Amino acid sequence: MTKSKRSESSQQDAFAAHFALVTRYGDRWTEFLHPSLLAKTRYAVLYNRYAPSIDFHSAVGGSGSIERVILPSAPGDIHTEDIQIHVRNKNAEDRDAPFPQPGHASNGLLTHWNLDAASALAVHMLHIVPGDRVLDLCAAPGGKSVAIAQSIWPYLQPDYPGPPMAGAKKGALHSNEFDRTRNRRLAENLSQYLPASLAAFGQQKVLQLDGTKGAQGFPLGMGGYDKVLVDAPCSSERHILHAQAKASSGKAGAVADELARWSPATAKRMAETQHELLMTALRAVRIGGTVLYATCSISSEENDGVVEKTLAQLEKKVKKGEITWTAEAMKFDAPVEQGLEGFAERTTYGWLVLPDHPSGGRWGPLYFTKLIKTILPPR
Ligand SMILES: C[S@@+](CC[C@H](N)C(=O)[O-])C[C@H]1O[C@@H](n2cnc3c(N)ncnc32)[C@H](O)[C@@H]1O
Repeated sequence: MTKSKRSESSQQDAFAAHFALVTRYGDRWTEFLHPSLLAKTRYAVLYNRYAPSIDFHSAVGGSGSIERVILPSAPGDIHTEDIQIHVRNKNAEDRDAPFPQPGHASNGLLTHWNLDAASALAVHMLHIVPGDRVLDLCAAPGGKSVAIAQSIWPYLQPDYPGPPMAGAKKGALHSNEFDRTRNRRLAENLSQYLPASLAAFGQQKVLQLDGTKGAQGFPLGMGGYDKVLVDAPCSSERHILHAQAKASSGKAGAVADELARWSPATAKRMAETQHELLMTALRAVRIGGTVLYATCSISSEENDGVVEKTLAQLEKKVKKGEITWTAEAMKFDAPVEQGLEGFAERTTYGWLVLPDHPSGGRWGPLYFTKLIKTILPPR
């Protein structure tokens, strides 16, 4: 065995040992989780409702060939309809075949975005309503911003039944991305999915701020947002495993760099950044508003660990009299939680979608927690 092959395999052992032994997965890692993470990525398709549905159906192959994924909602909640996710029909020859690239609809906008259904589920749980002012703190390439936008301005959608809502709240979507190249891509993507009038009238903006440096730079950052999404940068273990598998199979240009760079300390470093991002989000949201914290990591340090640390930090600040507000992890209504069980498993503060879920959905990994910001009672 060459020296580099040897170090690659010891790195693989360290990775497996970490998730099987150090984290809570145990035997599940080897038997179910690791193989399911290595399996081919499964995509769903998000219909962009700013394009006519007829164009969407002709782009993805006709309404008979796909079926809606019903996202968990309380009975009677009309919000269920807002984010429309589809997968291939049960009878399709290859249920997992990737969807075609998005096409231009008759109004010039792109028809759909291919994504993991768990990403759409996380945005759905933020429960955005028409007229909300939303900050997407870590937004590139923009799939979740497009999903968020579906619920803010329904009356601008070509298939909206009825006249524009009289007196509708203006709403805002501020999508932030610190990395310059990714920021450019985000701006380009959003301009292809959302009506140009939204950017022209300043309701939809792309920002380039460091989300770890506080909320003051954001247009509504001093407690003015109704909802904030933190889809944080994370260890992306599934991505590491796929890159490594590609490199081991000798695919041209593929290198196992990402696995070589990984160590248990990666999660610790990431958790620090994630905590700062979550603090910014909580500062930016209004009292009574909600923050959804999400990662695609399987490491509890980057998931519940970050939420726990942030809640503890808030408690300290409250004790010192530095803040007059706090936050708490939210429970969903019982029927919603029941629906979530069809996709995800409960953790201490939130929910974790893993691809070995007994439903066979093969979505994720995606962790999310919803926090509500509350005012402290007067002393
Ligand atoms: C998980 S990705 C977001 C994916 C995106 N929400 C989507 O659905 O398309 C995390 C993003 O956060 C960005 N990021 C990392 N550090 C940041 C920071 N300090 N402030 C803002 N964005 C940051 C990364 O460049 C990356 O694009």
